[in-house]
Amino acid sequence: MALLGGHEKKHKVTIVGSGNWGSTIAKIIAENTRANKELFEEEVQMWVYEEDVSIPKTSPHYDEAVGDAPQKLTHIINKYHENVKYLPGIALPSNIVANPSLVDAVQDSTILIFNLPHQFIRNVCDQIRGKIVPFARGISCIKGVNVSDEGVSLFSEWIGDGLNIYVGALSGANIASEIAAEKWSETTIAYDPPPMDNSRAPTPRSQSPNVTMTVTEPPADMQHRDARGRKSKAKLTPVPAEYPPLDHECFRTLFHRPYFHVQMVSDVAGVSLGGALKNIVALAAGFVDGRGWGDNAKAAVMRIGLMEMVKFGKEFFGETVRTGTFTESSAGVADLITSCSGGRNFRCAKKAVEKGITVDEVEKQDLNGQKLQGTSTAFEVNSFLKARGLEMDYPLFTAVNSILLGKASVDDIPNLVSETEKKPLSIL
Ligand SMILES: NC(=O)C1=CN([C@@H]2O[C@H](COP(=O)(O)OP(=O)(O)OC[C@H]3O[C@@H](n4cnc5c(N)ncnc54)[C@H](O)[C@@H]3O)[C@@H](O)[C@H]2O)C=CC1
Ligand SMILES: O=C(CO)COP(=O)(O)O
Repeated sequence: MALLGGHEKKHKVTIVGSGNWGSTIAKIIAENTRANKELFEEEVQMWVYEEDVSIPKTSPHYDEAVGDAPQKLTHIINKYHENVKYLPGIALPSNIVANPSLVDAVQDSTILIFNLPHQFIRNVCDQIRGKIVPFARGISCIKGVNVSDEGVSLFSEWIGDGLNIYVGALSGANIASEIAAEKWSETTIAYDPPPMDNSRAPTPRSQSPNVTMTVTEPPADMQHRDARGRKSKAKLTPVPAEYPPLDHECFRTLFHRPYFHVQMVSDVAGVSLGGALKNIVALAAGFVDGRGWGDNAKAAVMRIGLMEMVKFGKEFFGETVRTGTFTESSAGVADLITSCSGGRNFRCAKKAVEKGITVDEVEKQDLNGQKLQGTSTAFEVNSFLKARGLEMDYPLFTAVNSILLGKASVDDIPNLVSETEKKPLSIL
């Protein structure tokens, strides 16, 4: 029987990750699958890295009979519809199912949303390779870049190549706690669908509609190209015609809420790099603020940081990266501003300078298991630049890494970035 949208099957969605942002995105998606039952299965799977958690006495879910005894986080989420550890105080829709089994959570899902700290993604992909629907499509909400001996790559593409699926990227000025409280914000989703998916018109019935279908090779001219314009390593399987097309319209419907406005674009590299690199700049903003230098110094590091972000994109991802993604979209300058105002990287760097301790120590003391991405991104980007003799071309990124390693102090920042005054970077 054909469904309302003219398609016989609906998309099933899994969120891979359940931290502060993972749980917030799960909330948004579960609200939208409930509101668009003709396109999506209402139930949303959320993979939870299982841990034992005690419900604090201050929580309305505290049970005298259980007391402080640790309980499984998945049990707590499914019983009380709240992630008391990573998103406390926010009611989650009851159609979210917290699942401790990664393989079970992704099984049969045609849309996979990757939303976890970037240091854990490799292990996750290793576990699900070959166990997902071959024609699944993904969105990465991860803010970080993948640096290996071969060079630097986007997590969206690295996940896609590893799992043999197409993966786009979501990034924006998106402090999770504000969005979870339904305060208005914008985001950018970059999705550059393979030509085989890029159609709204229903195509004739496929012979192989379900997950056990034979993996078919796309025609050579349908081979997807990556963000650098090279042929993608992933051999994509077309989405069967029984399903609604997985295009901009479908992803906008899945993510857009009255309090979370979505702009769809095609610049996956620009969106991903904006989200990753602004975390290095946010650490710099925290350092100068913690030093008591005020708003002028913060504006200076934001300006220089933005220039280095665009330069990095152009230098290593080529002209396919749009300068406008950095200067006009939520994933660019807006994310830079919000992250340098109230993000975790900013706050931890600021406190580290104020208390005279390391950023890692503040992260452990203050974040209750949440993870900073800026410290590891600063290190990874630096090792990539150093291997190419390019550290001095990115003086702010390099200064942040040197401060994190204790090789420079915040007082050194003005001198370290002064080269940019003699030879200004231009993004035009
Ligand atoms: N929190 C925020 O405001 C925003 C975060 N992001 C990005 O979203 C991504 C995910 O961040 P959050 O959800 O905030 O995570 P988080 O900072 O809350 O991290 C904790 C998560 O990591 C999981 N975890 C701990 N050890 C693990 C392991 N060994 N294997 C797998 N998972 C493990 C925990 O269960 C928990 O779900 C990051 O790249 C972050 O930069 C993007 C926009 C906003
Ligand atoms: O990405 C974010 C806001 O858009 C959150 O940044 P932090 O990880 O520094 O909190």
